[in-house]
Amino acid sequence: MSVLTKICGLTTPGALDAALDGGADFVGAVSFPKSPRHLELIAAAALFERARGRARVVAVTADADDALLTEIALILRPDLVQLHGSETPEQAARAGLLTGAGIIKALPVRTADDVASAAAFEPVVDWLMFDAKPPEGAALPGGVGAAFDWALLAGRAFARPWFLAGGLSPDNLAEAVRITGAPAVDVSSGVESAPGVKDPGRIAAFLEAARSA
Ligand SMILES: O=C(O)c1ccccc1NCC(=O)[C@H](O)[C@H](O)COP(=O)(O)O
Repeated sequence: MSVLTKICGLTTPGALDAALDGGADFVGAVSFPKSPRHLELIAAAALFERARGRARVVAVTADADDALLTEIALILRPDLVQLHGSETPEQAARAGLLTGAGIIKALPVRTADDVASAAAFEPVVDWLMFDAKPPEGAALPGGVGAAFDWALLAGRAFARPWFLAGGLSPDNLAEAVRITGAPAVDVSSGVESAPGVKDPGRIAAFLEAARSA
């Protein structure tokens, strides 16, 4: 069995090519100015043009207002928009209408109740993403390299396809998929050599691990 893969926070042609050549199914551009992975939309549009038709392009943002969502749709033209903030189901539905893109809703997980919050989003989004709740005071809502208790997802079924995210790496991917049964996985920090600096070798290793997971 193999899982679908998303490599997030790509900022350079070399890293994006490593993801595309390694067979990533989704590639993510972060639009969140506090992030070391942030790209201006015009730069992201130029960079991600090479991904069209090879992988699905995901615009990753958090608590974006209508104006930013509209700019993302017009300039980057992503296949999917990933909402990684505290968006409500109503806001997620609105984001889908505004952008015309598919919606991934990221849910911060620490407890079983956090997993249960997926139910409210299932009718209005295309994908769910279960990611670790960032540590108290963290500057970013995602991309912090923290994992949660994967057993919370064991044996669970959802009405939408879903990603497992949070602290994944080439070394722990197989175990994470074995425990959770995730159909898709997402990674950022675990394929970096420093915050925001993707390592093409680790991207290749992650994608190889996903093929045999
Ligand atoms: O990665 C960021 O900098 C980021 C900033 C703002 C919102 C979301 C962000 N990343 C979301 C992702 O999809 C990450 O890949 C996900 O949180 C997993 O990150 P990691 O634990 O570092 O693998």
